[in-house]
Order: sequence, then structure tokens, then C-alpha cells
Amino acid sequence: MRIAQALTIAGSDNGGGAGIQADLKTFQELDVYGMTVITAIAAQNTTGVQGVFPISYEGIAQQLDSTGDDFKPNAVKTGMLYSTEIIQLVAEKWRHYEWSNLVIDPVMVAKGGAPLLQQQAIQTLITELIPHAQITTPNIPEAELLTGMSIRSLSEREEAARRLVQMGSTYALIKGGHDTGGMIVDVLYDGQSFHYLENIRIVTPHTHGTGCTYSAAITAELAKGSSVLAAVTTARAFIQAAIEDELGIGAGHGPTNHFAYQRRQRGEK
Ligand SMILES: Nc1ncnc2c1ncn2[C@@H]1O[C@H](COP(=O)(O)OP(=O)(O)O)[C@@H](O)[C@H]1O
Ligand SMILES: Cc1ncc(COP(=O)(O)O)c(N)n1
Repeated sequence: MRIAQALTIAGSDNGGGAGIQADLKTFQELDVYGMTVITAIAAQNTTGVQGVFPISYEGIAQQLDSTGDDFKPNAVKTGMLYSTEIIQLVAEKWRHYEWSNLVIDPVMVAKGGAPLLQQQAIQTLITELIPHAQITTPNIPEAELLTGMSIRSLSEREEAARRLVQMGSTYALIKGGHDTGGMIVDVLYDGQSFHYLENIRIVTPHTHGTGCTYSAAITAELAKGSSVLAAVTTARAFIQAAIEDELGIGAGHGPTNHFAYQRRQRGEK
């Protein structure tokens, strides 16, 4: 049996809704073999982040080498990278192992407001890692920090996507979840034309890990050989199902339902 393989380089969420855990669950649901490099341990639950404990530089470097020396992931995603040093390290190993299909989810702040990327590391992300990206997937506040522009209108979302492509990302996906309308519009740009993914906003507090799950689904589809547009389209359906069929776990902003998409595909509830 040949199986597509994907690597996630991200932080751990013990609550299982975001970070490494969301990525692995998503890979598994989409029939992709998942591998991990853990950058930090975030102690968190549905009410917030209680602590962040970075893994040592050596610990991350060794995980990257142990992975790269033996495995050939078909796609790689980054989530919480935390510091300038970690971003530089990932960029160096990326070049060394000649990996392909890099998906950058530029995780900066948790839903509750806790910082997951040091402020000074944003510039390093732009100069060192984004030029290697097949696709970069910021939410609106992350896109504002990366591009230095304020984003209100659809045309500003398009301009932000253009700037990310100018920085070297082959595709840019500006996610619309932080907008306020009844429809959510995610804007995908390939350097020439725009694609708009429009979905009904689901009224729910349970959106913890949506960005992680969405970008993990894109990574899984790229690992299987899909085009970027096809990967984003499938991933969007995956995240919509995951938010719609809510699990209602925890007292605060609960995780999404990683089972939902495949259950629907099989005609189950
Ligand atoms: N309430 C919602 N209803 C439907 N889709 C949502 C909802 N919240 C988020 N999404 C979708 O999940 C994806 C990630 O959400 P977003 O909030 O933009 O990013 P992040 O989780 O990185 O902050 C986007 O495609 C967004 O449109
Ligand atoms: C380890 C880790 N990575 C990423 C997120 C962002 O997820 P969200 O924006 O849904 O809080 C998180 N909370 N924890």
C-alpha cells in the first residue's frame, strides 16, 4: 500500500482541538500518514491558554533531522513557530532536505489573545520562510501584520494576497473568519487570478483550531497530489463540516469536529 505522507511543524494543544493534534487528526481523516515536529507545548483548554513552554533549539533541530534523514514527506505545514530562531532553523532544514509543498499557517495569536509568535519573528517569517511557501494562509489580523496594511474591504483582502505573493508565496489564501458578515469569503490568489470561497457563517462558539484544521486539510490534499485550488476547495468543505457538526466539548471555545467530513462522505450523520 502506498500512502501519502505529510509533516506538521507546530505547537502542541493538549486539548486536542488545535496545533499538532488537530493536524494529525485531519491528516488521518484524509488518508494521509502524519508526522510531527513539536516546537512548543501550549497548556490550554477551551477557556484559554494557561502556559507556553518552548522546546529547546536542539530538540527541534533533532526532530527535524530525525524526520528528514529517514522520511520523505509529500507536503509540510507549519503552524506555531514561536521565535525567530525556530523560523530560521525550519527554513534551513527545508532547504537541506529539499522538501516540497510548504503550507504556512502563520499562527500568531490564539483565539483568546495569547501570543503564539514573538513580535520580532514576523519579519523573519516574511524574509526566511514565506519565499518557500506553496501557499500561505493568514486570517485577517495575521494578514494585516504580515503586509502592514489594514484590511476591511474585499479589495484590501485582494491587495494583501498580492503582497504575500510578491513576498514569494506561490499562492495566498486570506481567510475571512474574522470578518463579521453572514457570509464568510476566503480569497485565494495564484499570482494571476482570484478565487472566492464563500460559505455561510455558522453561529457557534466552537471554532478553536479552525485555522489549523483548514491548513492541515490543504496540506493533506497537496500531499496526495491535488492542485492548490482543488486542495483548498476540499479543505474548505472539511472545515465547514467540522464547524457545522459541533461536538460541544468544553466550557468555552470548543474544538471542531474532525470526524464530520468523512462521515458525510459515507452518508452517515
Ligand atoms: N463561524 C464560522 N462559520 C463558518 N466558517 C468559519 C467560521 N469561523 C471560521 N470559519 C472558517 O474557518 C477557516 C479559518 O477561520 P479564521 O477564523 O479565518 O482563521 P483562524 O482560525 O486562523 O483565526 C476560514 O475558512 C473561515 O472562513
Ligand atoms: C498549539 C496551538 N497552535 C495554534 C493555535 C491557534 O488556534 P486558534 O486560533 O483556533 O486558537 C493554538 N491555539 N494552539
